[in-house]
Amino acid sequence: MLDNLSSAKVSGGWHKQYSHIANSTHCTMRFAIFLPPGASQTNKVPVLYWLSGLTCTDENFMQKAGAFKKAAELGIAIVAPDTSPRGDNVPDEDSYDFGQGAGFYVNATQAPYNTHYNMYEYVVNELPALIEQHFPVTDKKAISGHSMGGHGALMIALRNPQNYTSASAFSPIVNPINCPWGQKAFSQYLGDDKSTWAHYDTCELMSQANETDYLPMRIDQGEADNFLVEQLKTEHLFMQVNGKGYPAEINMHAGYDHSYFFISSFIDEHLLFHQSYLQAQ
Ligand SMILES: CC(=O)Oc1ccc2c(C)cc(=O)oc2c1
Repeated sequence: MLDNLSSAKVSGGWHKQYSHIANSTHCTMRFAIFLPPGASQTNKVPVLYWLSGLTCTDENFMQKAGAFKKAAELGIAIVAPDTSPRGDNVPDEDSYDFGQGAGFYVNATQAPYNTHYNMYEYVVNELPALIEQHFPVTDKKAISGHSMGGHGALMIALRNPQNYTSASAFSPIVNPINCPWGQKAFSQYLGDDKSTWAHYDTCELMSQANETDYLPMRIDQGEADNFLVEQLKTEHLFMQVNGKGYPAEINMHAGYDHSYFFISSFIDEHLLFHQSYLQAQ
């Protein structure tokens, strides 16, 4: 059962927000969807899933990325979930990088987080099934995201290459097991056994990927991003991509920071990148 929270016409299509009770996170979840003009039961469209970063909700990308005009032109729906479970019964911490707004797209194994913090299951399985049941979309999916959401998008694509045509990210956390944000989140969501952390780490997953599972990827990173050296560690991804010959294009951009100014500058290129794979076959 979906509750429609808002509807607005934009770029000839529709932006809508919904809430629903989710089985995976045991709480009410919100998501936003953009449906391009002409999407209907007789003209189903593919979907780009967008995963947002720390402190964000279903709203940041939709309001700030400037993606609607190009998505409308290309006939791509966009679905943006929230970044964590939320609510009075959901364990939280008074910090921007852990708890509500910082689910890290894992299935938590540690109490008290393991009841609600199952964003991996929500994004990989529950949400796409719901979207395909209720909206005029095909089962063709691409995935993208920013920062913590860039980690989520690349990690989920590497673990489920059969589900997606392509993956991309802006300013992703590519090696969370080796950076302070990831270590803080994974130690509390997943516990002390670091072998379980590797299942959620893009660099680790890429190092183990079989060539038959390779997926086209595009990563864009600002060189003036204050988080680049300590948290994002793009150079670790460069090493994996070059070592394996993984089909990932990494573009560095002089002067750009970690903000949505950067995302809005290159979102059209990401949509065109995904379109070329979503339309194939
Ligand atoms: C709207 C916006 O700017 O979102 C935003 C700001 C900062 C961050 C940081 C520092 C990390 C992250 O994962 O996401 C993120 C998103």
